[in-house]
Amino acid sequence: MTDTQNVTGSQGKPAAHETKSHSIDISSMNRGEGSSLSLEQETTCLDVRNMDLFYGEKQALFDVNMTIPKQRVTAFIGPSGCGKSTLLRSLNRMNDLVDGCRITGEINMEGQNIYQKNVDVAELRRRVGMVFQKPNPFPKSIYENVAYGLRIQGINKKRTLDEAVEWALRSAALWDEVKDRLHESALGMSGGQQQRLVIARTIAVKPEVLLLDEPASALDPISTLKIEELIYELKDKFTIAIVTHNMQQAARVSDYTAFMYMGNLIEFGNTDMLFTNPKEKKTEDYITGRYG
Ligand SMILES: Nc1ncnc2c1ncn2[C@@H]1O[C@H](COP(=O)(O)OP(=O)(O)OP(=O)(O)O)[C@@H](O)[C@H]1O
Repeated sequence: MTDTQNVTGSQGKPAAHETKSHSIDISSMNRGEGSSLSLEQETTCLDVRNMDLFYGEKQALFDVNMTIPKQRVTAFIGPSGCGKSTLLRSLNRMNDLVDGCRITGEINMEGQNIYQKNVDVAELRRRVGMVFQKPNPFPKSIYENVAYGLRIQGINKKRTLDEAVEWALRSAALWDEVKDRLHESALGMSGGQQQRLVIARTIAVKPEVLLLDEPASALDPISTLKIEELIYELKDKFTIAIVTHNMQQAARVSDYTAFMYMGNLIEFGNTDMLFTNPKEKKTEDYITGRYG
């Protein structure tokens, strides 16, 4: 049986909760191993060590330490502005694109600090793909959207592309809906289909990690459900980190949850445990809706 990992240095404190007035119903979750999962038994995919992040003078992340376990879903939750997206974007150096953004500390992937000077950032972003809140298909056909990353890699052989496009669309649970209109514009698809297409485009280049920044927040409830089901399917093949405003969604889709507050990682651990037995008062206050 695992416990949540207290990341604020107050291990040994009694659990923050005394009452059980939590607003998150986890009874309907069906995530397989559930509360039996333990970080200590996982293989580490990304290892964040002593990370501070500054936007100019303003510090947005404070001494973050956490491991993202391989082939699991890790959710980042917390109130608006707490640094969820900032932390997610630092996992594939997306923040390099922000003027004045500076990071200290390390993020290690397979033993290499991704912030080392000699790292090929384009290759890093292939290995650690990202999907944003608003679906952003290219104004191209469905097929060409998915083939895009492969063509950039110099792959142009029709048969190879056909196979890769079909694999990616099947993996993104979209093949049956689009197989007869692969050469039509992606812009004619519904929002939910567009988001699954963007996921197909991202996984077509076989990344190891998928970063999802509120991937369903612009979608209707049915499309949201499809994305959640897809996340569940994809974790067999990829390590997934997801930012979500929606605690129910975090509880439904993730194996591990990180709760952030004002740039600090307050608590990180097994999702069931964090939602039912949070160690930190701040976590309990957030999940019971006292702020946020
Ligand atoms: N490009 C930027 N330049 C300057 N400050 C930024 C930038 N992006 C984010 N910030 C600041 O960093 C802090 C963390 O922002 P971030 O977007 O990571 O939070 P978040 O938890 O993802 O918020 P939300 O849930 O509202 O998306 C905030 O104070 C925000 O104003």
